[in-house]
Amino acid sequence: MKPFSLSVPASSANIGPGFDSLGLAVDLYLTLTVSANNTWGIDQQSEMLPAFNNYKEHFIYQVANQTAALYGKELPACYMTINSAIPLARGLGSSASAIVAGIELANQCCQLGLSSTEKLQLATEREGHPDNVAAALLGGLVVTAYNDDKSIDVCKINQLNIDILVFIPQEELKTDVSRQVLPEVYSRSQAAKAGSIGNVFIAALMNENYELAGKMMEKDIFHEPFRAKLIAKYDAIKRMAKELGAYGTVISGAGPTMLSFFPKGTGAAIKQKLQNTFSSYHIQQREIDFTGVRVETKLV
Ligand SMILES: Nc1ncnc2c1ncn2[C@@H]1O[C@H](COP(=O)(O)OP(=O)(O)OP(=O)(O)O)[C@@H](O)[C@H]1O
Ligand SMILES: N[C@@H](CCO)C(=O)O
Repeated sequence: MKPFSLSVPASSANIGPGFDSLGLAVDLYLTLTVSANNTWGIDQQSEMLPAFNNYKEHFIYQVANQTAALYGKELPACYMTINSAIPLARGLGSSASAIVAGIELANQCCQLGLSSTEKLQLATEREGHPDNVAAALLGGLVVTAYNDDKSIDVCKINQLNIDILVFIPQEELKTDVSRQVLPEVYSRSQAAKAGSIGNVFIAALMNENYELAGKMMEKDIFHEPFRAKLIAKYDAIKRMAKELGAYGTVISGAGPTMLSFFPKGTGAAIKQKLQNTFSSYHIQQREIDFTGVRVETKLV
């Protein structure tokens, strides 16, 4: 096996009304450098990554091992260096990036020749919904549907002329905890209204009508009203971002990170003003990653 490296972007799911459907890939990365070895070795170079005692406990190894086994293969022993700039349990798709990395690790090590569709299928089954994993795999803004037969339909939007700010707090919020506050059922009128808001949101983005898109972003009724109470400065961030010109501000994924869309070219100056007010948050301007997972075999 030739040495290789792979990188997987972070992602922000939902973007307001697209609960479990929309995902936006952003330029924070999980990276793995992998070479064949006599025994397994995992060297984590980021303090943000979760501790482990034995390689068999490592989440990425487990996903890779399970993927290889599904295709009747055994994962060969590797030495793997892992780095990450994606904060854990903050709503930036860290688990989705780790799952995509595990599947790609098995794909490369065992020469499985998996297609994007197969990778998306495997990753969605592991994550439970396709929004983050589709963005991590494909890049851009993905619009997905997870069908009753477990197949996934996906469209990728590559044209977004906006600046993006993310507000990352110190505190973690696990996705399973943040899903517990959501209703099990919605009435027909709520579901119809929520669906129509999502439809107008995507149509407005396609028309580059960002004012309308921003208005729709902030009208979600699937999850934001129930999760707002889990985020300390939810209302204050939305209000100030709007005053400074944001099209719209939403919870990123299951939270607690928030994400704003701003007119192109305005993000950098506005970021500083917001950072001064919300000093407990780490506010970053991020770019959209339009590529998704990357594999590089020409290592120096
Ligand atoms: N690189 C990684 N290596 C090992 N485990 C990871 C890695 N990244 C994430 N995880 C696991 O995933 C957990 C976080 O997943 P969770 O779904 O709660 O949040 P998230 O994916 O960061 O946010 P969201 O799904 O809202 O975007 C971590 O606590 C850790 O157990
Ligand atoms: N769509 C998911 C994203 C986080 O995994 C949620 O909002 O719970």
